Amino acid sequence: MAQAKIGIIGGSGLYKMEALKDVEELHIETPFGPPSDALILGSLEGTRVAFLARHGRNHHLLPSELPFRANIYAMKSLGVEYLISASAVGSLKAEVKPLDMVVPDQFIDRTKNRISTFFGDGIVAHIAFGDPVCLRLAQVLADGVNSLNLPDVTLHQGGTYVCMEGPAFSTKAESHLYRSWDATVIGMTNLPEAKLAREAEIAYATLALVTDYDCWHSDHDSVTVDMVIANLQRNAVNAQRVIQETVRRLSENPPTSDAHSALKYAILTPLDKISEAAKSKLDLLLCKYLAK
Ligand SMILES: CSC[C@H]1O[C@H](OP(=O)(O)O)[C@H](O)[C@@H]1O
Ligand SMILES: Nc1ncnc2[nH]cnc12
Repeated sequence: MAQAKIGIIGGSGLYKMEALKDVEELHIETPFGPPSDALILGSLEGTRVAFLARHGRNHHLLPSELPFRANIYAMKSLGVEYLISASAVGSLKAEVKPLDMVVPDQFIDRTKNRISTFFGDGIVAHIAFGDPVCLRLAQVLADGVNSLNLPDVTLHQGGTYVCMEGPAFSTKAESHLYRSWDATVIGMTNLPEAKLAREAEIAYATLALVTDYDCWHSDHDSVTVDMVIANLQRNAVNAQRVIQETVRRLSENPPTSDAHSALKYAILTPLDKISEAAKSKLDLLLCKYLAK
């Protein structure tokens, strides 16, 4: 039975949801190893949700070290259908200011060292990823932000998130290159997560919390961790209010999502040609198709 239909992954600065009630800590093992930390199951607005600190509660994992597959698999194993990511990002546009919020609708992949698929080892699948976030979930998130009228926060709905490898921040030449691509924000984590969520048929959207102007802006210092954390601490209270409001709206009116059937036409390997070992490793994702 589903334990939580809504999952939340908190990024840099958001290691805990203060408003969670009746909390249970779940240490989940997956075929891809352990997740970044225990999943925290709790009630928000009367709805059970699962929270995970992406880098661990003590922020001990680099973006390149994140167990993305285990994190998404663990969410799926709890029955999560909607996944909200909260992430610190640098701004690549003058009008997108530190402390603003962005709900991106596109990603550009500049990672080099990430495993961003559950498939392989005898099962081939190609999911559609033209719209890498669930636009319906993104709309609920944006409506949540707008309904709160947060002082001093401008919401930018839509925009492109560049996902870089890190951990070092970008060079100025890179930052200017991404600006020339008309990208909106930059971070190090969301793209593998979005791909794996889609493969797991979980609707995914991001609340991007702007902490800095990266290193391109002549009137602002180049990004440092101090700057990110100082601004994220200011953002964290607002982010939690937005997540709480989004959870309330989602539980009242859960949107349909194409993500929920993403594998329907994606698997190329005939199901009867998949080895038992591969099937059992991915049973959680494939069972609804294998049952036919
Ligand atoms: C601490 S600054 C860089 C770090 O912050 C962002 O993490 P997250 O997306 O988990 O909030 C960025 O992607 C980097 O991992
Ligand atoms: N400027 C930046 N580049 C990459 N990731 C970030 N996270 C927060 N700010 C960032």
